Amino acid sequence: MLLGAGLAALARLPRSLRPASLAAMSTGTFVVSQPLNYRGGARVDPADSSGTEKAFEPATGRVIATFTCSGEKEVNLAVQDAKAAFKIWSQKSGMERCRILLEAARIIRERKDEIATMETINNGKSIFEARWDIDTSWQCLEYFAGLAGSMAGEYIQLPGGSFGYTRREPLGVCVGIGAWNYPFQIACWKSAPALACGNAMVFKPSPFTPASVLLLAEIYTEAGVPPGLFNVVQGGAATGQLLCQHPDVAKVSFTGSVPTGMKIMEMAAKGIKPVTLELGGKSPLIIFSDCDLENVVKGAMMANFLTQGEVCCNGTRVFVQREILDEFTREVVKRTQKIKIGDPLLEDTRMGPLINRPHLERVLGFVKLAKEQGAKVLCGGDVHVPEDPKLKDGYYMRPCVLTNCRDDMTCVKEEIFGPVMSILPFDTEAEVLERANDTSFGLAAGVFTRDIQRAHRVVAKLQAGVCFINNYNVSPVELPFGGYKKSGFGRENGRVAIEYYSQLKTVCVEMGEVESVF
Ligand SMILES: NC(=O)c1ccc[n+]([C@@H]2O[C@H](COP(=O)([O-])OP(=O)(O)OC[C@H]3O[C@@H](n4cnc5c(N)ncnc54)[C@H](O)[C@@H]3O)[C@@H](O)[C@H]2O)c1
Ligand SMILES: C[N+](C)(C)CCCC=O
Repeated sequence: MLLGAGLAALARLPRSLRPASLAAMSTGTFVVSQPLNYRGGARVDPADSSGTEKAFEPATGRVIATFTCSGEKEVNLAVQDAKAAFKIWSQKSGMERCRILLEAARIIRERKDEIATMETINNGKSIFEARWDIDTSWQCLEYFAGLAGSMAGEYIQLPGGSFGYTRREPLGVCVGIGAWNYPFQIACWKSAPALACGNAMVFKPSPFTPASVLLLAEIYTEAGVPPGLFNVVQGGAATGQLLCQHPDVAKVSFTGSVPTGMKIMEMAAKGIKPVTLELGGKSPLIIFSDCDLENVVKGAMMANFLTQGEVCCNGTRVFVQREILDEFTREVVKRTQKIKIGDPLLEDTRMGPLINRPHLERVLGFVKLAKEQGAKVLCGGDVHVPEDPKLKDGYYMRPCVLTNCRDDMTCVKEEIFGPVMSILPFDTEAEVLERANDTSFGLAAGVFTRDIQRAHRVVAKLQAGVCFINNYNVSPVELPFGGYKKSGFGRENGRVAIEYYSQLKTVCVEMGEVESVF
């Protein structure tokens, strides 16, 4: 748990005796005071080491944790514990699993503010947004709890009274590897369907955001999962590789960049392991001139500036029909300039710091290159220094709107993963569709129009796994989420996710005599 030094003693109290004020933590005061690995139902120090990492508070640039990356021995222990727990968990009925997952969802809901606060401290996103993330986390557990009780196979009648049936069975020990932008939510979106299907999971968060997933592990234990069912190992690429290559791991579910996704797939291929890949994007947002301008401006901001723009499905290529280009641009710039940047734990902050210094430099580098290639910066794109002196070493930038963009510019082609919107004019539907699809990514896309026929016609032709009509970046857990093309495959959320965390057994039953050719 992340705690201010003065609050560490409080944290050792049983949860029922802790004051509610523990959730009211403040920026600049917290340190990680407990082990960050989780195995056998408890926090543990890893059994070996493959190096150390530091985790930062992006708001202040302070180190909040120095932790050991797990080596082969620890990864082995985590997988073996998960295997043992799998034997118990996989034998439970769907309804039994449902009850435990519902209890875990209830505890997350009850501890929402505390979890959101930790997410904000370690990731930098505003507390306002972090609470949304925690909502989509417990909702995901509730949703898959519901499905756990209703998972069933088919009965198929065959000639002569014989019949067949199918059983949906778990895979075994699944590995989850997460990115740093939605640390708690990613862990829930992977573990909820995995556990609902009867699997065990070993989860490795990004070394940038190691903290909040420990709360999830503790919550699962408190809710009643067998010890070892959900384990956490910490580390970077080396630890991730050990997990992917482990012979007792049945499946890898990965969220992260395209280059790492390729490596994960290669490793999984050697063990013939199924993978789910949730990768990057460079999604188009198409705005037709018949749209509702007020909604479209709100939608474009949602598509670009959540979590400091560090969102895989962001609609950063904003195609605007020429008739409304000036009006849209004026309004979006006006509102972007009003975004309150600063201490992410303050209630009225809407944009916090980026994840770390190298990433801030990288994003600023994209803006510099955009200018060199002919784009015009209408606002932001530079470092922001908050007035509060304790934030002076944080990683803040002002959100940026670019015009004069062309499709061949780097800012339009590559995933920036920061608060940078590129505006691109267009004239016709056919033209914009061709340009929108001219990318190797295919995670998401958005269309704003009042013409419902056009909306559905355009969406049908968009090469993207998640399409929004007249909104953007909403994420109901009932809807599947995942990409086309290099943005990956497999789906999280929605009923279909069950298929990615289970396997189908066919049973053929003979009711007559065996007919043999021998
Ligand atoms: N599609 C989605 O749902 C989704 C969601 C969030 C983020 N993302 C993408 O994630 C990227 C940003 O996240 P990131 O910088 O953490 O990505 P990343 O690929 O650098 O790292 C992701 C995870 O993989 C681990 N890792 C790195 N190398 C590895 C290896 N060789 N073997 C095994 N594990 C390894 C990292 O430690 C981390 O936990 C962006 O491209 C973003 O679009 C996608
Ligand atoms: C919750 N969102 C905004 C849909 C983001 C999902 C994860 C992408 O990075």
